[in-house]
Amino acid sequence: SSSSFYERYHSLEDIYDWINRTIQDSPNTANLILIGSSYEKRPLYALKLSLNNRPNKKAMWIDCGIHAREWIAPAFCLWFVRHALLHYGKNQDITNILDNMDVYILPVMNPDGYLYTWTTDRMWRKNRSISNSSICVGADLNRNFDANWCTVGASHDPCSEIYCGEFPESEPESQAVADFLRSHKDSVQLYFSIHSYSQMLLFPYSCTLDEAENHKDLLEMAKEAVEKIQRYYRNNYKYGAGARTIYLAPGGSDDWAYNLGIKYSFTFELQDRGQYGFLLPPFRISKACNEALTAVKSIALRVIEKT
Ligand SMILES: NCCCCC[C@@H](C[SeH])C(=O)O
Ligand SMILES: [Zn+2]
Ligand SMILES: [Zn+2]
Repeated sequence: SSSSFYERYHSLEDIYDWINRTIQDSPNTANLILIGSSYEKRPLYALKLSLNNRPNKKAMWIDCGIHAREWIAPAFCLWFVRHALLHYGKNQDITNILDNMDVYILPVMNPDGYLYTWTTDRMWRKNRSISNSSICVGADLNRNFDANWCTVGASHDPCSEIYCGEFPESEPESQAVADFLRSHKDSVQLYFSIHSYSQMLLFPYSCTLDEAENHKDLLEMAKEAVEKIQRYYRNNYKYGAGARTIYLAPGGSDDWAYNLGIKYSFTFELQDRGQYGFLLPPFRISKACNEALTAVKSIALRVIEKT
């Protein structure tokens, strides 16, 4: 049954096949967007979910798989798409969201790295770009965006797990996402970057200890989302501005999107808190994804109310 498909992790090839099946099964509502290609020239496919043709609708963006080893993230992107297409018109919350917002979803932002975790090193985090100055491979795509680039919390060392790249947007994957968001910044008003693990809902800033201008708003929205996860799933998530809640992390996609003007910007660290870590077993996928879905819907509904 389809639920078993969504309660398993899938290879890069299977995810590409799933993307093609999804747009074939829902031609009017799911559209394929090629936003660029990876360092090793794999396609960066995003799906656009548009459930009605109401003119100049706003939109939300969800990227998964920026960090290769965080397999629960792509699993969530697939889970979200299936929930949206299956429950639109039935579940009130997702119907309300999709009536008001289009959704851009990038299931695997770092396909080269994701494949590498399936074939070679399960614990790989970065992309697979070759630097001309080192034998070490890969940049941390979540330190490669132009937001206080390569300050405290990132490294200029190509061998570091938090290597910021040669310059901001030096990596094709982060450049593709930045280009897309720049050209859609008037419609995209909500940004999510999905990661694991540690069960946290984070918002700007992570690149400085300064507070975002709508900090109170973001805090309130994150608090409400985390309370819903607690109420429905009895699971605890931390929440707050990234710099104080997890660590200083400059060059992040969420801070950059926020500074672009996407004032509702979140990074989600999904399950768990360290028992399995990045190796979250398949039997935990459904609860992890339902918890994340609850939070994403809660925040999206609030954004619709406020705008
Ligand atoms: N944009 C930085 C948000 C906070 C850090 C998130 C984690 C996810 Se693994 C990181 O990129 O180190
Ligand atoms: Zn991550
Ligand atoms: Zn993480």
